[in-house]
Amino acid sequence: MSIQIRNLNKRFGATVVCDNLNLDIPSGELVALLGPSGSGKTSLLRIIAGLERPDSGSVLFHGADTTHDDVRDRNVGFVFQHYALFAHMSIFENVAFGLRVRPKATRPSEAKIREKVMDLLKLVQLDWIADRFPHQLSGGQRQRIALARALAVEPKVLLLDEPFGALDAKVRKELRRWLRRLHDEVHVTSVFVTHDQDEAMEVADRVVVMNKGRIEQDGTPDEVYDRPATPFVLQFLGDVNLFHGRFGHAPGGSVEPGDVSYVRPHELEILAAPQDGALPVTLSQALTVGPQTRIEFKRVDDGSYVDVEMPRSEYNALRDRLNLVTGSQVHLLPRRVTRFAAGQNPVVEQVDPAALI
Ligand SMILES: Nc1ncnc2c1ncn2[C@@H]1O[C@H](COP(=O)(O)OP(=O)(O)OP(=O)(O)O)[C@@H](O)[C@H]1O
Repeated sequence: MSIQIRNLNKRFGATVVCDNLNLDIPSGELVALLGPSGSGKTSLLRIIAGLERPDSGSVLFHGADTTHDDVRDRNVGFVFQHYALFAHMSIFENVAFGLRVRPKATRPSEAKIREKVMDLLKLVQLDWIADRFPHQLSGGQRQRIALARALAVEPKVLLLDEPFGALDAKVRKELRRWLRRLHDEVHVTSVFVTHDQDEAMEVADRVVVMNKGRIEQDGTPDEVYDRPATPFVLQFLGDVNLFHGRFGHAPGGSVEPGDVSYVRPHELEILAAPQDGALPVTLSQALTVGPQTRIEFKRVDDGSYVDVEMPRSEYNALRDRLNLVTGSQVHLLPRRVTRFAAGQNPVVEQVDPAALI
């Protein structure tokens, strides 16, 4: 079931939460709505679900306008961050619930319900706890059951709102991989809301980056990361250093007022000697966390800070080779620069590695 969003507008008082949104979600895709708190992700999801009415615009399911359909007629499945399971029902009964409440005419037989529920519990790898009650499960297990329950009614669309938001970092990581594998098996068109860029990049086929009720960019994880359409997208998808004007081996042309160059910390080379396009800096501090070292440098020209990141072993070798200590002067040369010229589309400048030797 594909989803089309057309000229969708929604505001709460003075707050615009959907600002003329247009979006196409192909059938069977797993799409992440990614953005900071208050960017309108949940509102868009609730409008797709039919839990909220837009002020104008439409939501189409496979070309059919559902904007005014009741939530019960849309056949969507939900998983919310705090969508608690029914505490007084066993896990089996929680998953069976959506099938049992169907009108008699469409309700499956008891044998069919049992078969379906056990299949779903196997799918979420929790068939061994069918007889337990929700309070006997961990948070991660409860969310897997919530997902099995949502899938029981064979929804045309699955909507997930920060499904792993309440779980600790390690369980979150496990569950997002698990969700990806699950989606590869069931292929139901799924939209999930997250403010965590790693989660979006790792799980989704496509990432929709939202900001202030607008879609800043919509693309595959690689597209939004490698070719960010706006400075907002670039900054939201990871740490980045900002340089006013041009930086690096930019091909000719004059610097326009408002030109801004961005370089990610792992895209900077540390050189002992000055080189054309390199920036003189002094070493301020180096911090190692796990396998990565983050080195903070201070610019000689204006005293502002620039971050560089590299594998710990690489940094240790470089430090020994160049005798780096706090205050040492070196030069930073970008391997890759994303430049946003004032009022124009972004330009990505990839530096020829040969130029770095
Ligand atoms: N029912 C409502 N009444 C009034 N304002 C609302 C309502 N729902 C949402 N808002 C406001 O709309 C804005 C967008 O909210 P929304 O929940 O869609 O954003 P979000 O990107 O999902 O944020 P979060 O990650 O914090 O949930 C927020 O400023 C919020 O306070």
